[in-house]
Amino acid sequence: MTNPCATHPQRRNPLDHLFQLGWKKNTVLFLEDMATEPHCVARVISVQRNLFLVSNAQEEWLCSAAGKLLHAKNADFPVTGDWVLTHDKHITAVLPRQNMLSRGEAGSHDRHSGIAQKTQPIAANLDTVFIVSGLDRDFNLRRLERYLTLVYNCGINPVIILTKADLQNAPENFQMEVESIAFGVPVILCSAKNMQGKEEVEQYIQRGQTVAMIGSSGAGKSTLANMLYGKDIQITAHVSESVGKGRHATTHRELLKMPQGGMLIDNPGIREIAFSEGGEGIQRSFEDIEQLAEYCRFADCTHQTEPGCAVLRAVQNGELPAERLESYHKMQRELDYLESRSTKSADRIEKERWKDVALRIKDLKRRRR
Ligand SMILES: Nc1nc2c(ncn2[C@@H]2O[C@H](COP(=O)(O)OP(=O)(O)OP(=O)(O)O)[C@@H](O)[C@H]2O)c(=O)[nH]1
Ligand SMILES: [Zn+2]
Repeated sequence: MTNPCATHPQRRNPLDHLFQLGWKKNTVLFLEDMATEPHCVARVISVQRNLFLVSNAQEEWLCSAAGKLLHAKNADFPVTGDWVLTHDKHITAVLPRQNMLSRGEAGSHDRHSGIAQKTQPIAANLDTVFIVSGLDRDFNLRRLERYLTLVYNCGINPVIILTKADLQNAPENFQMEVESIAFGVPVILCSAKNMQGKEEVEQYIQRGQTVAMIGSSGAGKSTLANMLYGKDIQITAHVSESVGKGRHATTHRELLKMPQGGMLIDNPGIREIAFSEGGEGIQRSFEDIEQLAEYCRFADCTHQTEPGCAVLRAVQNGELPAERLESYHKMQRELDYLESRSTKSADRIEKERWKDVALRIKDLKRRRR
């Protein structure tokens, strides 16, 4: 295969086909007049060390990252779900991200605080994150709280999927229990045994939507993906194309095009849930505590030892489980720490990214003249 962009040079709206891959109208801007350029826009389907499988909805091809990106800081390295500019089988720029699901890297924890020191990006540009939890030994409200906060912190909408509903006589009780800690978050009961929940879940994977799944190993993510897909998903992409010095590569597909029209990202199980950045997540996942806090005597009450604390009173009355408050305090400590550590806001990173993309396009146009 030669230049994949050269195949469709005369399209009326050259980015039309990208909508199938989840391209959003509001991210088009000045990129629309560029698809006839040798740089073209593609989405990252999977990442394997420094090899990227990308797609423009018509073709898939392998790219390596331009040197500049390879040496860039962690945050600039292309991840699954990223929109990128490619040129001669090189990714030259990562387009600004709508959002990024990331977490603290396993094994990078500070010995004293227990807080992750490094961020591990999981996926970019998501509309929804499915938090998958099995109704077996995997079920754990405190863990779900952490997942919710993690997803909210990244500015993405969570949906909780309780799999293996067939293992319980009254799965609705679990659903209600989860609803009581996840205010306004859809909680869907699913079973691969009898296709329960399939239609409810399908509304989130319609055309243009991108969804990632997170949950512990064995939670039932792959089984759920297969149920939605209708058959076992073939995740190995045999891209028989020479890369670099005549190397042929086989890679995994992480971003899956679903028959419902949307894209689903399956990631290796997240066994450890550490936060990677400060954000508003905790206020949203602990709305009950936030509401109670309005009645605390002091506006800056930390709900630990203060007199007149409405939150502590609720624990004493049995209205609020003590473990939930404990979980809140623990997350608050982690997030406070991260906030104090972050030096550069996400906004600034995205602004710089736009500048970089604009420069790259300008440079390209100049060279063509
Ligand atoms: N009874 C029942 N078992 C299920 C259901 N869904 C998944 N399982 C079983 O749970 C086990 C784990 O399911 P997987 O889909 O492999 O879990 P996973 O989340 O993809 O696990 P990782 O790949 O390790 O992240 C398998 O033995 C499945 O057969 C279900 O709806 N009902
Ligand atoms: Zn208080």
